[in-house]
Amino acid sequence: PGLRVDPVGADGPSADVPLVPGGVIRHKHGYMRRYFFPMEPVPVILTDTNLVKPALSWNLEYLEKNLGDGDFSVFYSKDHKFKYYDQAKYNDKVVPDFTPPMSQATMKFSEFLVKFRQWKHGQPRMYLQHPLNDSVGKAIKDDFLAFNWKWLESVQKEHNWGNLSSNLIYIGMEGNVTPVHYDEQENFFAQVEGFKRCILFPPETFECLYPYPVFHPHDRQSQVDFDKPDFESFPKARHLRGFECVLEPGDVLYIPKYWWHHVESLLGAGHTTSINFWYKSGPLTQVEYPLKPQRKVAMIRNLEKVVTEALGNPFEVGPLFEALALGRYI
Ligand SMILES: CC[C@@H](CC(=O)C(=O)O)C(=O)O
Ligand SMILES: [Zn+2]
Repeated sequence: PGLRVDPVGADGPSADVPLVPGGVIRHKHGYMRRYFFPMEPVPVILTDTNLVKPALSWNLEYLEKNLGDGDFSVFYSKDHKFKYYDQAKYNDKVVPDFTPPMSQATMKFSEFLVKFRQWKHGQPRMYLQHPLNDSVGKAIKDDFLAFNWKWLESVQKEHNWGNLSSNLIYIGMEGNVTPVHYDEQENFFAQVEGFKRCILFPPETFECLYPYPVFHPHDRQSQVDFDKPDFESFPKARHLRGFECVLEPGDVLYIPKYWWHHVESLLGAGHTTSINFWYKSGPLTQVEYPLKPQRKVAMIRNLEKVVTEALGNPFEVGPLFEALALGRYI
């Protein structure tokens, strides 16, 4: 009951696909969760950059041997969603009913691996997410130095990006989901092991994805739950249309700054390992008209910050904008 699986192909659903409320769609490498909106293929996946070619040998055994003795940040979630929240914005006066949707622990990689391998259905899911830093062993350092930095630096220069701010390594369980959100940095997302589905929406989808207020711990995250959409509260979510792809080891996806993205590790396809490359944007060029959607999102964010600051109370922001706009601009 509740499991709707498209028995694509003679073999149909494999018994090991856990109960997925919304149903799943068969993919050649596993299963993808079914959502309510139409999608078309992401037009470009970079398959020949060799960006992280040395990391294609980073299976869990190699990582255990070579990642070193540093501490790693591991997130736990009671369901399949790992919805990011900013601990620094977590203020019980401002958002009294906020409950962090996931917990975080710090542990050595070997400890993570034991827990990761012992995991049973029904236990909190795990997702290791940590910056690659100089605590890693020599072999990882050598691999890292052998990434295709020449190509990356040529792109960075051509597009006048700022500095590389961080590389995070992500090791997730099959079926893990990072709900739809945007980041304020340019991102080259490299798939190392396993299969990850990425669903992208352009920045102007802001109106259909209803991000939380900037002061909220879930700033930059959408309020629309793809598993249980609330069309009463978020009616424009009905107009969502996504671009999707399934990344294979060696693939690189460019996720432009302010582009919304939902990321999931395919069900029935084993764990996933990814590395991202976040770049700060370059110096602001003079403003071009008509304004690009990214510029409008940046403007909305600045307005929210200024008005929230000036009012001293985030709950007065809505009424103020209503007074400003209703009957006058709308
Ligand atoms: C945890 C982050 C997410 C990727 C992502 O959101 C990014 O690289 O910006 C993923 O791989 O699940
Ligand atoms: Zn992201």
